[in-house]
Amino acid sequence: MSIALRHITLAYGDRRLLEDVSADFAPQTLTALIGRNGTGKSTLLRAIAGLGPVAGGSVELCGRPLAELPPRQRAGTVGFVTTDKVRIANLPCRDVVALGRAPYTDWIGRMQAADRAAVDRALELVGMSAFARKTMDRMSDGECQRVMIARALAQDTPVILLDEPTAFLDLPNRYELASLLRRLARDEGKCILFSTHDLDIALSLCDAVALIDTPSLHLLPAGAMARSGLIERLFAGESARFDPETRTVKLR
Ligand SMILES: Nc1ncnc2c1ncn2[C@@H]1O[C@H](COP(=O)(O)OP(=O)(O)OP(=O)(O)O)[C@@H](O)[C@H]1O
Repeated sequence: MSIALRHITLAYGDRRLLEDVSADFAPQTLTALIGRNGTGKSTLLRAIAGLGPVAGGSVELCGRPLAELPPRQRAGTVGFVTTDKVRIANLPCRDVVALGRAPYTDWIGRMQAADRAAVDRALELVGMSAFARKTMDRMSDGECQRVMIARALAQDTPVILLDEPTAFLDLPNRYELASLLRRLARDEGKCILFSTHDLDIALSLCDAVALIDTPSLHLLPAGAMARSGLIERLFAGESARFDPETRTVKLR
C-alpha cells in the first residue's frame, strides 16, 4: 500500500480529532478527503507527510514506517502541496518546479541532466511548459496551482498529498484540476490524496472518498460512499441535505 494508517490517533491537547483509525490507500488511486470544517483534514494530511505529530499509532508509506524514513527518503516518498499562495517575484516557474528536485541534487543543489528532464516533464504533465520562464506573481490562481503540482511531480514521489487544491479556483478550473489529478493517478501510478469541500468532484471524479466523521474515518469507493448514508449524516440538522440519487446537495 502507498499509505497505510495503523490505529492512528490525532489530537490537539485533550481534543481528539481521530481515534484508532486504520485505512489503506493504494497506488494509482485518487482519493478525496472530505469532512466538515475543523474536523482535521489538514491535520491528517500533515501527519501523513510527517509534518505534524501523531498522538498514537503509526503511518506507513510504501510499506515503511514514516517515523523510520530519513528526511531525504521521506522527501523521495511523499510530496505535499499546500493551500498557501506562493507568489515569488522574479523566480521563474521552472525554478519553482526545480525546487522539487532537492532530494536528488547534491549539497549545493546542482541540477544534472536527469533533474532538468524531470522538471521539463513535470511542467509538460500539468500543461504549463509555455509558462516555464514566467514568474508566478503574474499568473492566475489556477496556473499557480498547476505549477505547485508540477513541483510535487518533479519530486517524483509515489505519494502526493494536496490540501484543498481547488480552494481558490472557479468551477471549470476546479473540475479541470481534479481531472488532472485523476489522470496523474491513473497514468503515472501515483497515490493522490487531497482534501476538498467539493462533494460533487469527490463523488464524480475520484476513485475513493475518505470521510472524517469525528473521531472516525470512513474510506469507501466513491459510488459506495454516495450510497452509504454517511454523507447524509454529515449534513444532519443543517439547512442543506444530500440527495444520494442525484449526488447533489439541496436546501431543506
Ligand atoms: N496547531 C494547532 N493547535 C491546536 N489546535 C489546532 C492546531 N491546528 C489546528 N487546530 C484545530 O484542530 C482542528 C482541525 O483543524 P484542521 O485545520 O486540521 O481542520 P480541517 O478539517 O482541515 O478544517 P477546514 O475544512 O476548515 O480547512 C480545528 O478545530 C483547529 O482549530
